[in-house]
Amino acid sequence: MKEAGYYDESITNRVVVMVEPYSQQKQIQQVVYRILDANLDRTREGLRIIEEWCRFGLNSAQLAGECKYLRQELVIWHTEELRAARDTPGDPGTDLSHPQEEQRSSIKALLQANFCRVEEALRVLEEYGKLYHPKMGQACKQMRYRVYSLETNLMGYQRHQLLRRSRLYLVTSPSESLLSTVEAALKGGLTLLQYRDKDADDTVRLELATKLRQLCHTYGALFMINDRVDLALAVDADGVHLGQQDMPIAVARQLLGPQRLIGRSTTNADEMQKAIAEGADYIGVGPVYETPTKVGKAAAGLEYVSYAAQNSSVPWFAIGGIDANNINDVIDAGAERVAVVRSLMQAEQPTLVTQYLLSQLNRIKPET
Ligand SMILES: Cc1ncc(COP(=O)(O)OP(=O)(O)O)c(N)n1
Ligand SMILES: Cc1nc(C(=O)O)sc1CCOP(=O)(O)O
Ligand SMILES: [Mg+2]
Repeated sequence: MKEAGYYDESITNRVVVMVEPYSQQKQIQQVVYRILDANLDRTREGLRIIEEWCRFGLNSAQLAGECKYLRQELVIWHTEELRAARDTPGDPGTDLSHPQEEQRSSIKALLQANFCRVEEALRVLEEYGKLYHPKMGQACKQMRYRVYSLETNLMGYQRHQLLRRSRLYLVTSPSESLLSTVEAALKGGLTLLQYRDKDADDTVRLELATKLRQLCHTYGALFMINDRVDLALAVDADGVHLGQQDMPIAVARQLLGPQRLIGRSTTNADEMQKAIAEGADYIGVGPVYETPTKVGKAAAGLEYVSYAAQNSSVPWFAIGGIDANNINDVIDAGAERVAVVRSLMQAEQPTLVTQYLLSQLNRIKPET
C-alpha cells in the first residue's frame, strides 16, 4: 500500500494527501485487504457458478474455458496477506441476503444474477485494488470487460441452443385469454413463442409483450416479436420475426446486435437461400396448407417442406394450417419443427395439445 503523507504528483507537488498515524494506516490497510479478499472470493464463486452451466448445461468447452481462465487470473491476485485479513465471524455482511437470492425463476435469471455479482465485485476490486498494487486496478478492469463479452456470448449461445431444441413454435393471435392460453402451452412444454397482433395499439402491444416476455422467461422459453424491431428492443425480447415485406435482415441485425434472433418467412427456394445468405437464424417454411390466419397466401405445399428438409442449413419451422390431424403428414415430408396459430390459440386444452404435438415431433429424432 502507498505510504502516509505522499505527494500526489498528478495534481500538484505541493498537495500532501491525508497523513494518518501509523496505527490508523495499518487499520485502513486491513480493511482494504478484507474488501479485496471478500470480492476476490465473490468473483470466483460467481464465475464458478456460470462455468458449471457452460460446461454441463451448454457443453461448451470454449465458454467454460473462458470462465476457468478468468478464475485462474484472479488466483494470482489472491495473495496470502489478503487471505490472512479475512475475518468471517466479524463480517456483518455474511447474514445479509436479498429475498431474490433465495429464489431464481430460471437459469437465465440465475446466470444474470451471477454475472451482475461478478461484474460488481470486479468493479470493487478495480477501485480498491489500486490501493494495493499499481497493476491490480488495470487487471481487474480488463477482466470486467472480458466478463461483459462472456455474458453477451453466453446469452447469445443460450438463445441459439434453445432455438435449435425448440420443436414447436406458438405464434399468437389476439385473444381475451391470451396470457392463460400461452401459460397453458408453456406448461405443456412449449419453448418458443411469438407475439403477433397486426391491429392492436402500441400501448396494448407494449403491455402484452411485456407480460408475455415475463411469462416466457419464467418458464425458460424464448420470446419473439412479430414484425416490430422497436417493440422487440423495448421489451428486451429474444428476437424478431420478419416477413418478406418487413424490414431487411441487415437493418434489423444492426439494430438488434449479433446475439438476438432473427427469423424470416419463406415460401420458395429463392427466398430460403436469400434469407440464409442474409443471416436469418431460422426460417418459416409455408404456408404448408392454405389457412384463414393468413388469407390470400397460396399454399407452398408439402413439396416445399421436403425441399427445406434437404436444403436448409438453419433451423426451420413448417407453418400454415398445421394441426393435430395433419402434423404427421408434415413430419413425413421432412419437418422436425412446426409453428402453429389456431391449433393452440383455439384449443380447449392448450396444455394437452402442446403435449400431443411435441410428442409427435419428438418421435422423429431425440433432441439435439
Ligand atoms: C414462424 C413464422 N413464420 C412465418 C410468419 C409469417 O410472417 P409474415 O410473412 O411477415 O406475416 P405476418 O405474420 O407478419 O402476418 C410468422 N409470423 N412466423
Ligand atoms: C402467420 C403465418 N405465416 C405463414 C407463412 O406461411 O408465412 S402461415 C401463417 C398462419 C399460420 O396460422 P395457422 O396455424 O392458424 O394456420
Ligand atoms: Mg410480418
